[in-house]
Amino acid sequence: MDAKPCKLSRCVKANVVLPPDTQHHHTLFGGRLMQLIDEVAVLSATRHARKPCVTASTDSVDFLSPVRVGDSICLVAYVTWTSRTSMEVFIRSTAEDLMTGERRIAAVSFQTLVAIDDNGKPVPVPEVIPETEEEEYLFRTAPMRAISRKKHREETKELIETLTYINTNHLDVNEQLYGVVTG
Ligand SMILES: CC(=O)SCCNC(=O)CCNC(=O)[C@H](O)C(C)(C)COP(=O)(O)OP(=O)(O)OC[C@H]1O[C@@H](n2cnc3c(N)ncnc32)[C@H](O)[C@@H]1OP(=O)(O)O
Repeated sequence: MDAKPCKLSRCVKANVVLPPDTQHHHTLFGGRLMQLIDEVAVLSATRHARKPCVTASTDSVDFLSPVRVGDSICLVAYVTWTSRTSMEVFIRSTAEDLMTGERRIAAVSFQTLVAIDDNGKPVPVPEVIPETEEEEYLFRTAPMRAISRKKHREETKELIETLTYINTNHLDVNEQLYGVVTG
């Protein structure tokens, strides 16, 4: 499978922030921005893999500045690094005051997407070839982020096992009344 340059997975998505996208502070909902991030990340990963892709994890989203109604929000995403079947996608979200042209980074995020076959089983993806300074920096630092993700995944597994054990063997009264009955 031939490696592909990051630019082949590059996706750009621009939206104007409308009132339904905002909360009572009249700024963009974090959840709405996360939806846009996920949409552009899946496009980017699919362009790279040319296979259906699913989000395995949202590794990090840092909300750096609020985005107001009437501003534009432009997301740029590309695959920065791959392992066997998973891809790290970097997404930069830039807000622009359309009246003044002032731009600021609203969020930066990393997502992990996995290419799958018709049965939902992970399938191998091509490697990436970084070309620009930014791509090379993100490519070089990706293995460290992958180690953190692996550690986080192991901690999540342990958490789930512990919670399953507690809920199976030591239900407290509230859980018996509400958690299990309603959950
Ligand atoms: C675009 C969307 O919104 S899709 C909807 C939301 N997403 C989903 O519903 C996905 C649900 N999850 C799944 O289908 C599965 O857990 C999958 C496909 C992500 C992984 O399947 P698994 O059977 O766990 O496969 P497996 O353990 O072999 O992992 C496959 C790869 O995913 C990576 N991976 C799996 N889970 C995670 C995770 N939580 N975080 C980061 N990477 C992960 C593994 O490291 C592995 O990478 P590699 O092959 O590059 O080394």
